[in-house]
Amino acid sequence: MIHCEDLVKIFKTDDVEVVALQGLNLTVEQGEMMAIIGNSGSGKSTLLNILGGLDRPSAGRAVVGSWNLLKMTKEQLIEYKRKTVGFIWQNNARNLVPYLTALQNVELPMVIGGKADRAYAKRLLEAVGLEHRMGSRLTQLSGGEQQRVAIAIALSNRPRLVLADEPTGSVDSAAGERILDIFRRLNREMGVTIVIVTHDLSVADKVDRVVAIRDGMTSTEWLKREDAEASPRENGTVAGQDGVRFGDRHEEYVVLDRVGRLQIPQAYLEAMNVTGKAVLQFDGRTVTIGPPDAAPAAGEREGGGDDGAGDG
Ligand SMILES: Nc1ncnc2c1ncn2[C@@H]1O[C@H](COP(=O)(O)OP(=O)(O)OP(=O)(O)O)[C@@H](O)[C@H]1O
Repeated sequence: MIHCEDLVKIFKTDDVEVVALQGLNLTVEQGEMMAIIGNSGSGKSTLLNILGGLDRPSAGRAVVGSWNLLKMTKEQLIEYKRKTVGFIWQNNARNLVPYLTALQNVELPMVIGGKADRAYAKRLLEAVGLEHRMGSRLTQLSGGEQQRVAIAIALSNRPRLVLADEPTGSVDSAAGERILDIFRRLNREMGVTIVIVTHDLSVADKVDRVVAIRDGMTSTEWLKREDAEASPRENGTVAGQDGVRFGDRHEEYVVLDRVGRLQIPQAYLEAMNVTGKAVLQFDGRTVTIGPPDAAPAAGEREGGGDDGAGDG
């Protein structure tokens, strides 16, 4: 569904250039529900805005379905945003018209797209648990309820991909959990691919996969274990590669790019006292990275073919 390769985004202001994405690789399968985490400024929103057609990449490859996001014309971009992708923000005021009812809000994008379908709008509001609030104006709804209207709106044009930027950021944890459960149901029942950008580590339990972005590149990935439902629940705790660990319910992987490059966490480099150069040793199965003084002296080497075993 989504394929990003060596994706670069550079923001240029008068005299500064900010490299927000520096060769990011990411593949998301059709029907997957996944989350992207990362520190502030790591490039999460930049990526989401590119995938949503709100911003253009500077270089690389970004394909969503049959759309090439680097080569689309303005007209194609409008069609892409209308038909393929739905967007949910933390601040749902961007999606909603306060003086319209919940139902009218969900119908609005359909009307704009030329295909009003009241029955489908009602079905969506039922799906997000708002069947009893369809006639309420937005100002009469709580933050969590408004966010659920925003989810229904994002689905109103039957997109194949939904992008959510901090969808649980402005609601309490019970409402947040409910929103994630709704995502999961829509994902399972409608087959919508869902990508969630978040700081909320509890999201990990609700998605198939979590990918961390560090300095504009994907660095670490956690896959939910198949038997996760059976093991005890743990929230994200500080540890692991990106300062995050999800306990026994997830397998953690470092992400390698197409040519074998990977990111080593700064904390590991500092602990090893490695700056510019490191020593790489390969025992036939495992690669070990260490400080230059860990290199075996020439005489100690035993003809093992570790030289040139890829770059780190
Ligand atoms: N329009 C812009 N002009 C210039 N720089 C920008 C622009 N948008 C983002 N940036 C810069 O790009 C980098 C990545 O920003 P981005 O908003 O994608 O990070 P983020 O991971 O979403 O952060 P947060 O979690 O705080 O929302 C930051 O250094 C940011 O200052």
